Amino acid sequence: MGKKIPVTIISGFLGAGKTTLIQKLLEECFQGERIFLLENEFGRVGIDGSLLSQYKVEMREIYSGCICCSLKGDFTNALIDALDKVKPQRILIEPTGVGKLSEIISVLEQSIFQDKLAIDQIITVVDAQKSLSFLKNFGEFFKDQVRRAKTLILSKTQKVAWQEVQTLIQELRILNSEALCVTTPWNQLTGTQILSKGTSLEKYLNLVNSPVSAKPTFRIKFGTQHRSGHSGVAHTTKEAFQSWSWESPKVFKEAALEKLLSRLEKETSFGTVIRAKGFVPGLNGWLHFEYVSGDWNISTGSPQSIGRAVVIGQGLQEERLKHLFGGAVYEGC
Ligand SMILES: Nc1nc2c(ncn2[C@@H]2O[C@H](COP(=O)(O)OP(=O)(O)OP(=O)(O)O)[C@@H](O)[C@H]2O)c(=O)[nH]1
Repeated sequence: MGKKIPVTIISGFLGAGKTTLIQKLLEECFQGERIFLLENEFGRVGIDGSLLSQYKVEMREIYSGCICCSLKGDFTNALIDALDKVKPQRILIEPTGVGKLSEIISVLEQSIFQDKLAIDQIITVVDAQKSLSFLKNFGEFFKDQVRRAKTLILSKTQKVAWQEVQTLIQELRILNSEALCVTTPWNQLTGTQILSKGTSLEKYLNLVNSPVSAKPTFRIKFGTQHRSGHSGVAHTTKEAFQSWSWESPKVFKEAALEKLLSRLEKETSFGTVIRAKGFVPGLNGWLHFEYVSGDWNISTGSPQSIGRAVVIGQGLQEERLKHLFGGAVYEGC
């Protein structure tokens, strides 16, 4: 029997910072290893794949429609295929933000992988800025991701007051009292330190690892939508997310893209937009935008074959979004 291939799962809710963390790990760790990266996008157009394509990894993107119905088969087949063709020395998995970590773990625990794969690290990236609100409103996915993690890595801690981080940690500890919890801004850590599983890390990091027994200070409220059997919809019994994907050669002035993103933030007529990301051609090169629940930024992007975007949220108004982005040649879930 050969050595089992280590698998690292990097989960986290929409926009938490999974792709950013993977970029850091690929830059700083795994030198000389043959890596297979399995990306699960919720939507029909791949944005993360473009961001990660500059790294020396074998990558496969799964565009999951309905997560709870199709994920298991797609993931299983992608892993079997990679074991056969890529023969990786390490596997990294980035599930979609509206994926359940427990479902990914159950895929890896199937008997067909028993002698081949070993789960090495289960990380959940937690957005320090948005997670208290995500926990209240989208608890079903979020809580599952936190409960099953071995390491909770808080992102964006530099953007919030320490008291807010402390409150978040107390809520996380109610869900998972065992996981290592990292609050240090990532630029102060190396990728190897982040992947380290315990004591060596604790020596010099700002870790919060003591269980908290307090009760939650607020009630968890779930949404009520349920749409089923529809591509582009992730559903459980209580929560529903939709994705709207868009492709177009339309050229944007940066100011027009700024206006578009600020309308997503300020207007409610597009539905509840939680996440949007994409690449569009600008007047002087490509623009890359990221939108997470009201916060957005635009940066220089690498050239793409065509402009594309994905919008994720609840109750999305597709006609309104189509009108907002304009000039769509392909759009739909
Ligand atoms: N300031 C700051 N920004 C961050 C940090 N981590 C991620 N971001 C930003 O948050 C946005 C979303 O980050 P991603 O890495 O794409 O998040 P993701 O979890 O892969 O998002 P999904 O595509 O929804 O799965 C980007 O604009 C990142 O630059 C962090 O630690 N600090």
